[in-house]
Amino acid sequence: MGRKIGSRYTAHQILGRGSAGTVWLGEGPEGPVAIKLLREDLASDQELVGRFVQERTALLSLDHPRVVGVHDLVVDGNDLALVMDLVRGTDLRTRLERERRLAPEAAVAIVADVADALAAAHAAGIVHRDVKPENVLLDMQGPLGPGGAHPALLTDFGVAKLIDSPRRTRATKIIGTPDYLAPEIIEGLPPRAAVDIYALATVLYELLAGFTPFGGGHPGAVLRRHVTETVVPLPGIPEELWQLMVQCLAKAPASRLRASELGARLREQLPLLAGMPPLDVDEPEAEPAEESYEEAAPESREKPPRRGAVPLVPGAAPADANRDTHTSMRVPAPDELAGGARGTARAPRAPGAARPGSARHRAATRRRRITLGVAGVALAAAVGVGAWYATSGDESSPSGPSGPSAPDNGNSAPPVP
Ligand SMILES: Nc1ncnc2c1ncn2[C@@H]1O[C@H](COP(=O)(O)OP(=O)(O)OP(=O)(O)O)[C@@H](O)[C@H]1O
Repeated sequence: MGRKIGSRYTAHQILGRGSAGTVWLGEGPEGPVAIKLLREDLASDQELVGRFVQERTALLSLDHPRVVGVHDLVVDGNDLALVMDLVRGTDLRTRLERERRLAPEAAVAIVADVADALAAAHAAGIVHRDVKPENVLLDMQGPLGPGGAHPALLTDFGVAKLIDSPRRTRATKIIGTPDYLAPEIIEGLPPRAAVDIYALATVLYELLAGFTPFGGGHPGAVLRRHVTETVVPLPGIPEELWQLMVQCLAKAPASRLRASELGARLREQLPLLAGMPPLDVDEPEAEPAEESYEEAAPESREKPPRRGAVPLVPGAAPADANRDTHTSMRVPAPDELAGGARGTARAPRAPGAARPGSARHRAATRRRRITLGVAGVALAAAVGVGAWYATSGDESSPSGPSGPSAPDNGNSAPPVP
């Protein structure tokens, strides 16, 4: 037995939870599927319903082996569900949490797969806008690739959008996950394909180092570092690979590689990386700002973060509020970016240097709390760079069924520059 979803699908078992709903292992007329079911209490939330429709719309125009395909959108009573390809495996965040750091060959092979997925999306005129390890699924039933990496697939196009039309020049709201946000988004420019490249290079850095280059501490500090700080080299990383990463983390979007080129260049590196162990990088020291932030959010200290909990959505149950996810913030003014939040790009500690007690656990906790913090800060109308959370403007909001940039079928979309 299972739960019926519309007339054609049955949901059997929970695979995971995201911010807006639950993903089920299900069965359809063509066999096993993954069914992403919007939470019932959110069915009246127009933005989230729009996000579901957006995901289906974006993916209708994409048919690529490295993109999780969408089969159907089911509307049945209170149920709104997205029926997707079933990926039997795990997400990249889970693997990273388990292994702490990946060997360069496996990390590069996974990221090259995602670059291929992005190349297809960009060619269809779609910017993903939320590239992060949570949105990369590893197909454990697929063939083993370089470094023992399983094929990686990009998913969660819920905030993806078609490239802005020319008349819409400046975004008023930031959509994304702070650690992976390209500087130009923070500066208010409309998201172009290069934002996905920046996010993907951040993911590669994270897979190799165990932490993101500009994350840590207050969310305002994270945003400011993206704009002002230079990425700190990882000890022991092959020079060519490092140069590739530096290019893709360039502040100027035009300096970054295109997705297709990034995929090809990464694959060229693979033979050189064969057999190389994970880099000997230790985590940066904990940010003092985090401690003071935690002081301001005692309720988040009481509950350890749970994977699968749900965050920044209106009406989310409090117990779900620890999940790291995309969020929306107001674009900060230039003077806000210039000062305020402290902190520098996180420099890896030298191997052998004193190691703070449970830094890894604290880093994972911090990553989640940063996002939660943005909401918390918004609610409290806190002062300074942390108060950027949006209460107005929706130029960059996910396009709902009637959103101005929602594609009808995506086929007419121009390639993304
Ligand atoms: N097509 C799929 N096949 C198998 N498992 C999936 C599939 N899609 C999602 N999952 C599982 O369900 C979990 C939740 O996915 P979902 O896309 O809803 O949320 P998320 O990306 O983790 O978070 P958010 O939506 O808040 O950004 C994933 O982490 C993954 O483990």
